[in-house]
Amino acid sequence: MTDTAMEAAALGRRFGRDGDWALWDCTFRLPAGRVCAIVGPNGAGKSTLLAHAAGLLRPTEGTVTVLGTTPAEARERLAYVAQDKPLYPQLSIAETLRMGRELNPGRWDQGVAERIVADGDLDPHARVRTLSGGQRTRVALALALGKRPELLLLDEPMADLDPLARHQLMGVLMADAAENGTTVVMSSHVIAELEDACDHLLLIGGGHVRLAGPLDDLLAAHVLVTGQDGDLDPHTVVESRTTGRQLTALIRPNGPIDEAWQTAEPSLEELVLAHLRSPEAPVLTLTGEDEADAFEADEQEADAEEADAEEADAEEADAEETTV
Ligand SMILES: Nc1ncnc2c1ncn2[C@@H]1O[C@H](COP(=O)(O)OP(=O)(O)OP(=O)(O)O)[C@@H](O)[C@H]1O
Repeated sequence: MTDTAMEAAALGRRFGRDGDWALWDCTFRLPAGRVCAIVGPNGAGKSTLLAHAAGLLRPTEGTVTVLGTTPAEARERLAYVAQDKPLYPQLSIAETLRMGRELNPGRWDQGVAERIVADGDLDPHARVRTLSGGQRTRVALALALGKRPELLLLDEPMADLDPLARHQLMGVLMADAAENGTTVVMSSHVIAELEDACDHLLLIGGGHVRLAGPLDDLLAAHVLVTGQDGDLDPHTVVESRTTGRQLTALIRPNGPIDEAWQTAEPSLEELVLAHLRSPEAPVLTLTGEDEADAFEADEQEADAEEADAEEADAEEADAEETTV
C-alpha cells in the first residue's frame, strides 16, 4: 500500500492540437488517507484533473499516478463520480446496485450501498430515469462507496443535493474515510462545506496549481492583517483591500510582522477568496513534511518566474491595489 494517493508531475492537457491548455505544469502530491478539496473558478481545470486521475483522459504532457500506479491499473481500486453522474436510466436502483456488485467481485459492500439509498427514502424498484438530480447523486454515491474504493474521486458531488441530504451524505463520506482510510478528492464551489470536512487543499486557477498542501499548514502560512497604515515589506502580499482608511491584506509573512498591524489567522473562505481575486499571487505548495523547504522553494520559484517576466514590481503594486 502506497502512502501517496495521487501525484502529478508537470501534468499538462490541451483539448485539440491548437486548443488552450486546460491544465499546464501541474505538480503536486496528495498523501493517502486525506480528504482533499479541489477548488477553483469555473473552467479552472478541476474536472479535467479528476478525469485524468480516473483514467478517462490522457495527459498531453507530464504524468499522473494514483495509488502508486497508472490510473488504468488502479481502476478497480478507485471510484469516480463525474459531475453529470452517468447512470443507466432504464435500470432500477436495485438493478444498479446489482450491477455494482457484479462489476466489483470481492470488493463490493452491499450494506453500505443499500444504507445510502435507504437514507434517502428511495424505493429500490424505482427506475433511475424517474429520479430527481439529487436522488441520482445519492445512487451514484451509493455505487461509488459500495465499491469500497481506496481512492474516491468526486466532481462537485453535493451540487444538486438539498442541505439536509448534503449534510447527511457528507457525514457518510467522512465516516467512511475515517473508518476505512479512504482517500477522498472532491471538487466543490461551496467552501463552507469543505472547512470541517477537508484536511488537504488544492486550489487550481487557469489550469495551474496555485495552492497545495495540508489545510492547517496553508492557513498557518498566511496572516490576515488589518490597520490604517504600515509597511507590508518584506512580506508576500496575496491580496490587499482598502476600505476608507482601513487596509486589510492577506499576506505570507517573511519575518516578524510590524506591530502596527492587527493580525488574525484567515478562515478557509478568506484564504480561497483572496487567491481567487488575485490570480497573480505567487504559487505556494506545502508538502506537510518539510514546510520550510517547500515554502522557500516555492517562493524562489515564484521569484524566478516574476524576474523572468520582469514584472516583480508591477505585480506587487497590482496586488497592493487590488480592491474588491
Ligand atoms: N472536452 C473538452 N473539449 C474542449 N475543451 C474542454 C473540454 N473539457 C474541458 N475543456 C476546457 O478545459 C478547461 C477546464 O475545464 P474543466 O471542466 O476542467 O473546468 P472546471 O474547473 O471543472 O470548471 P467548473 O467549475 O465550471 O466545473 C475549460 O476552459 C474548458 O472549456
